[in-house]
Amino acid sequence: MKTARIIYNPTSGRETFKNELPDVLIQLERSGYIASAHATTRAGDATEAARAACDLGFDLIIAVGGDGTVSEVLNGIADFEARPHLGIIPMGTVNDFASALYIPSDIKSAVETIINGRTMFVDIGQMNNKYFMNIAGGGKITEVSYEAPSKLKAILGPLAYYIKGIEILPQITSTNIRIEYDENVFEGEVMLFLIGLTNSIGGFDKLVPNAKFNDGKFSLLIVEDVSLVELARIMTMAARGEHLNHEKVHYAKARDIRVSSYDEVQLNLDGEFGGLLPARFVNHQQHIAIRVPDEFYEEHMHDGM
Ligand SMILES: Nc1ncnc2c1ncn2[C@@H]1O[C@H](COP(=O)(O)OP(=O)(O)OP(=O)(O)O)[C@@H](O)[C@H]1O
Repeated sequence: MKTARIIYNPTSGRETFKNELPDVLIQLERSGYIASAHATTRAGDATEAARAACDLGFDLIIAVGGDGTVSEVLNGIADFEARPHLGIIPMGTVNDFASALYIPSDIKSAVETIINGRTMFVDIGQMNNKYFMNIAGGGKITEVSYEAPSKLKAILGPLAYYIKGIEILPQITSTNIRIEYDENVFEGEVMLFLIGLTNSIGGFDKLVPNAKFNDGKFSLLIVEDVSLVELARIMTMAARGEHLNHEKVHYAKARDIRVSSYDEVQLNLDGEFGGLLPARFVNHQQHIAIRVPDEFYEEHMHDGM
């Protein structure tokens, strides 16, 4: 008999999951799982609940919420030798990670994917002692993503980032940064750097060309010091996936990245505040077994093999 632990954030998105929970439990039980659920009570609780589920030997953990909840669950399971498989029911305001994996937004279909979908081993990143599944970054501009108040995010979704972005425009300046990536070094004034595992980031879906989910490498993007007008142009180009042609944009693949600065630079990890530089980013190849739809698996199963 297989066991599944649902870890859900009752405050996530439109706060409707609680009403659907009985049906989800029934759907899982009918498919041969002994299923139970934990409602998170505060920030950090999903990490503890995921750790407890690992200790108890659950076969499957289902994270229900937005990127924040998935990230907390990931941080709970990543250190274990024997890790449960991960399923996601996207219920958040921002579900970039689930979108990147083509996980359906409808609850029933998401559960169906968890039960009958494929299992794919995907890479995750570690920054110092924290794990991330989607994106890490730094530079004044990335600070907007956690400054956008959640009310605003709930109403406007990803658009909230840009609105908030406009407000903080005057604060966007460059920072001097040193980035060692594998055997290479970049040093200079940058507007931002991003270290990505997928291509679905903050509403952009073409930020990283052909993101591979299991090749053991990060996509590193660096935007050098440019004027705000030029930065806006780069963002417009990024929406079309053409930003890599810009002479101030650098792109590379790397497994191990060290970033430092003489300035105080805040880091953003999967959309949340992630501490300050210096930091080391290590890619853990195919570390997490995750349930994905057939079409995602077919498209990506040859990657990194
Ligand atoms: N019971 C709770 N009350 C308040 N916050 C919680 C609770 N449970 C979890 N959280 C926190 O809510 C954060 C955001 O959750 P999540 O990403 O699932 O939803 P969201 O709707 O996309 O988020 P956001 O509030 O950022 O829009 C989580 O990172 C977690 O720390």
